[in-house]
Amino acid sequence: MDKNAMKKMAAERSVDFVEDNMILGLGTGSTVVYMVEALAKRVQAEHLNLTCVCTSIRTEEQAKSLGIPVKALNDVDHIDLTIDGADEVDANFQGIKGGGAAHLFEKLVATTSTRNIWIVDQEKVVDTIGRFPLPVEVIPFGSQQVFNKMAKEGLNPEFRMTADGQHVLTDSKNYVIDLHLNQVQHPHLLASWLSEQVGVVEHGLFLDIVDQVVVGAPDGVKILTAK
Ligand SMILES: O=C[C@H](O)[C@H](O)[C@H](O)COP(=O)(O)O
Repeated sequence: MDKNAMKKMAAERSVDFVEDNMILGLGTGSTVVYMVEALAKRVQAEHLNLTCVCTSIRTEEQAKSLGIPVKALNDVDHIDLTIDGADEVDANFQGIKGGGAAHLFEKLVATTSTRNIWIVDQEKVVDTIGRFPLPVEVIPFGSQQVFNKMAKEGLNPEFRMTADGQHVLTDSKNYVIDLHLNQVQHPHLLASWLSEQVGVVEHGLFLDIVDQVVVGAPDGVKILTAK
């Protein structure tokens, strides 16, 4: 089955968890695009009264264009539920995000949210995270020094570049360094090391954050719940 079809299945199922009057976090990425479309249909059909907080300019533009009410993270006092995509998730519900360079805003919204649901296709459910390059957002100033430290640590860093050779910029105008690790055996240790590095704004290890994962698979949608 096509990967996008599996993403769409998971995305469409996930909006069943949305209830009237919720303050809802909306993630970022190709799976979230399907979710926002499905959410807009529910909002319209059921006249749901929702307040949505977006994790990127892209998602905000899509939500607004479909008539979904949007507020800034600073303007809400809590978030009931956030639905987001992910790049990888393991059996312990530890994950990697940031393939779309949105992990800083995503982590802020996720850690404000009472509940977090991820929507993925089955290929993203892995035994050990790390095959997907781990994104790290860094400020441009001195980023080469941060890169060098990562290289010395054996983390195989690579600046994320556009096709025409420019640095990919996050919504905060920072750079992204992708770490080619193959596998992350000790995610909490790596997360601590990365957080300690001056110049690192946020890394894409999302540890102990997600509550449920909605997985699109050829034989249907599976809902995994954290122990
Ligand atoms: O920065 C982007 C996000 O973390 C996405 O949620 C993640 O990369 C998954 O994206 P997609 O749904 O496009 O595979």
